Amino acid sequence: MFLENKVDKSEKRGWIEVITGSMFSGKTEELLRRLRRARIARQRVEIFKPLVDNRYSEQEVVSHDANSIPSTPVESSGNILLLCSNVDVVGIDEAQFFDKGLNDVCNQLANQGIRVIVAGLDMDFKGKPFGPMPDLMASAEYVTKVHAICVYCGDLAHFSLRKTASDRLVEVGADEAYEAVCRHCYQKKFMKK
Ligand SMILES: Nc1ncnc2c1ncn2[C@@H]1O[C@H](COP(=O)(O)OP(=O)(O)O)[C@@H](O)[C@H]1O
Ligand SMILES: Cc1cn([C@H]2C[C@H](O)[C@@H](COP(=O)(O)O)O2)c(=O)[nH]c1=O
Ligand SMILES: [Zn+2]
Repeated sequence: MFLENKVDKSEKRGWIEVITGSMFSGKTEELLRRLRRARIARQRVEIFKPLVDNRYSEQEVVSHDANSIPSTPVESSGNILLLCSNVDVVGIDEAQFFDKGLNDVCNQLANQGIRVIVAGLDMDFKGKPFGPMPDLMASAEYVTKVHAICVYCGDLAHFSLRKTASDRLVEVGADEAYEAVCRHCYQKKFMKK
């Protein structure tokens, strides 16, 4: 379980945390947990998500278990910088959908003394690194890799298998369009397509 750094009230020090893994692995649940704890500690929290993520809600960050928290949908990573005055903690969900500038934005925020918590998919449905996630994982002080359960064999799942015929990188969806699978089952199912 991830435990926060102690907050030093005399000197504001920032850092970057990344929560990553396949779909259904609990990234959003873990992001919500950390953000709620920050609020309990009376820290000023701002939460962002990309405009394209309208899966469960336009405005909120929502987990597959229907837990939610209000957020600000933004079109590009640059908007986040403009909306972050007077904050202690910034949370960003579905980071894989942002532009490559997100890594620079997160570093600028952390350098200003802000704790930045980013959640996103490490890989797309083809098993390739997704958007700004590899750069963020390199920059982050803390990377937490979470796992779903393979719907075929019950092992730890590491891949997001797309069930539809679409070849587009971005296809917003949930269990009607994706399933969490382990490496073994991904090889069998994806290669068969
Ligand atoms: N194959 C699966 N493995 C694990 N959890 C699953 C699976 N399918 C659905 N879930 C549900 O998804 C929840 C995690 O949701 P969420 O935090 O939104 O995941 P993520 O953001 O990583 O997609 C779990 O607590 C569980 O109830
Ligand atoms: C693998 C993959 C996923 N997506 C989309 C599908 C969902 O809308 C999000 C991931 O959400 P989650 O919170 O991690 O469950 O990403 C996509 O557009 N392209 C892909 O290859
Ligand atoms: Zn499996």
